[in-house]
Amino acid sequence: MSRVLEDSHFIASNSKNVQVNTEGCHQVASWIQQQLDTLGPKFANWQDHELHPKSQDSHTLDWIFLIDILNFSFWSDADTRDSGNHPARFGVRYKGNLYTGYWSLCAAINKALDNNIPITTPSFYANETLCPDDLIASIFASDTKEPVPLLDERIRIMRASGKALLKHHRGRFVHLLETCNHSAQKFLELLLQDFPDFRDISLYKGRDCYILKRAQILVAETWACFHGQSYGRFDDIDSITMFADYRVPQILWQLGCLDYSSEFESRLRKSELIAHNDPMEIEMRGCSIWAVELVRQAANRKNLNAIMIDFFLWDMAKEWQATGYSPHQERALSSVPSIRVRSIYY
Ligand SMILES: Nc1nc2c(c(CN[C@H]3C=C[C@H](O)[C@@H]3O)cn2[C@@H]2O[C@H](COP(=O)(O)O)[C@@H](O)[C@H]2O)c(=O)[nH]1
Repeated sequence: MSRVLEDSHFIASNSKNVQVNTEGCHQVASWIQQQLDTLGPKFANWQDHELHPKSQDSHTLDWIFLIDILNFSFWSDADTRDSGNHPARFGVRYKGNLYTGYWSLCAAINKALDNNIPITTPSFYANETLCPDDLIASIFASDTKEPVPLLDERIRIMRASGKALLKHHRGRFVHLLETCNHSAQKFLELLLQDFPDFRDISLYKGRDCYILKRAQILVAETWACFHGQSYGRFDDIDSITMFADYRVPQILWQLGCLDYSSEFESRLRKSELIAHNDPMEIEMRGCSIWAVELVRQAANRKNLNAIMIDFFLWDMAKEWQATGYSPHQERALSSVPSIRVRSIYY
């Protein structure tokens, strides 16, 4: 069992305000299998998304690396009901569409590349002279009222991560990959060793619990983009868990895989700002990882790993957010927004 999975089991076994609902996980496992049978290869296919790169080369690797060092905290201060479409919410206009959330990040990077700014090149974004702060600020310029959240942190992380790639891996993500010998766990070890901003670890009841959301999604997007071949080949890919962001835990609760204490639920209903490493936040993240593991075990299906389940649930959560659909009305997203923690980790 991977360190993340062990720690998620520890959290789930000690959790007070979030409970994994085993029956709910079994029901979701059957539902996901029906979806897999219906959708087939379309199921959670990474490349299907219009903003995801289609070419399978080292430039796409640089794109994925940059996306996943910045893949955090897009929720809107103004959008307290988590509708996803609040007019003020930070958004990036690209090719006629206004993109928000995770997609605003992809749109901003793609727009910069279209304007011949080599923003995915580590030696460029590591360099304050070649790539000044105000150039990065212009790349993340908002087309709505709200600015991009945590811009200063994003700039800091780009400099630090770019410099770390130059120092330890000859300036390219592809060289980091070549060092890990097709092992996802070795890859995670290298990331934690050389890139401090991936150290998504929370102290819970005296134990350092590894959550590693962005480090694991970096493995997963590389694997998904290359269909598990070439740069995307990881012989232990099934050891990667669900990614504890603020979107998938929400749909897991909606689907009945998680149950919240009335105290935690009322904090969410009030759109309360919650501090990173609040015990309830750690319990929500750890129980989400463990719940997806139970779904995976119950489905017990070849080629259905936690990554595929996560991607599918994330896309489904975005669809339900847009349409306002909820399987159980009392658990509609509009009534219980996603957790509001400002963090560079998710
Ligand atoms: N667990 C999990 N978290 C994910 C993703 C993705 C995007 N994945 C794409 C790639 C393949 C999939 O098929 C998706 O199309 C973003 N996030 C996280 O969500 C948050 C943004 O939410 P919102 O503000 O509503 O856009 C933020 O923490 C971000 O880091 C995922 O897949 N899983």
